[in-house]
Amino acid sequence: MSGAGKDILKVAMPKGRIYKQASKLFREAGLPIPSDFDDTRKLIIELPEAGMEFIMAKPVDVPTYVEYGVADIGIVGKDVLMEENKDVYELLDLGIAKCRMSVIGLPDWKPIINPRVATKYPSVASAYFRERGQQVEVIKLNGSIELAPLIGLADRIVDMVETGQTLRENGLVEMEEIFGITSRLIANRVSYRMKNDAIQSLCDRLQVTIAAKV
Ligand SMILES: Nc1ncnc2c1ncn2[C@@H]1O[C@H](COP(=O)(O)OP(=O)(O)OP(=O)(O)O)[C@@H](O)[C@H]1O
Ligand SMILES: O=P(O)(O)OC[C@H]1O[C@H](OP(=O)(O)OP(=O)(O)O)[C@H](O)[C@@H]1O
Repeated sequence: MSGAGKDILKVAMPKGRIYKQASKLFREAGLPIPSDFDDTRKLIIELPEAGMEFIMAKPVDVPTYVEYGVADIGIVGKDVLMEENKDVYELLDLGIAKCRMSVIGLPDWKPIINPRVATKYPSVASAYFRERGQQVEVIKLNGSIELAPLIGLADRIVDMVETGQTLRENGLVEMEEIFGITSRLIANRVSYRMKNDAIQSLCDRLQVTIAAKV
């Protein structure tokens, strides 16, 4: 399926952490997202004056909406992009919602055979250990990942670190950074061709705004 509706650009916008920073960036780029949208429970927000429509999505679902073309473009963390591995174009590093994906454990952790690794990112974690020739058992969790080594569910975890506060407060240490994370602008492959002018013009405005910050 391709991005429907020739004129309106449909944008999959993640709720939560990224929304705050992405809406700020869009406003700085001159795209009029009214501030009363920040607390709304509405899931589809039309901005006809900007020729845009925002689909308010759970962050992990953004690449799916874009791959299927129900959104022409979307904003998503590199972490989700790596994990979901969808067929989309990655257009622009927005430089927002910075954090990193790391291997984490208790300070007295010792290597064992076939350790258990808990994570929200099973695909990223499996690839990381496979590339190192280390056999591990990956356990998928959906949140509070730091609990796993504390209660004996896993020997290590693969999770996000931003300020390091969660690690400090739970007596855990970052053992290795896997990759740095920022949010990216992604596009549906068909929409990128069919709505190239609108997408390119948005990219240009965002790029200028991002460059002015550096
Ligand atoms: N400290 C952080 N922890 C987790 N993600 C972060 C952090 N800082 C920035 N991010 C980025 O924000 C994105 C979305 O995080 P957010 O917590 O809003 O979504 P979520 O984990 O899917 O939440 P929920 O499951 O509650 O909807 C992540 O995919 C990541 O790219
Ligand atoms: O380094 P910090 O600034 O402490 O941030 C990292 C923490 O934030 C995220 O959890 P989140 O708040 O999304 O909650 P969750 O455990 O429910 O996923 C992430 O999974 C870490 O636990």
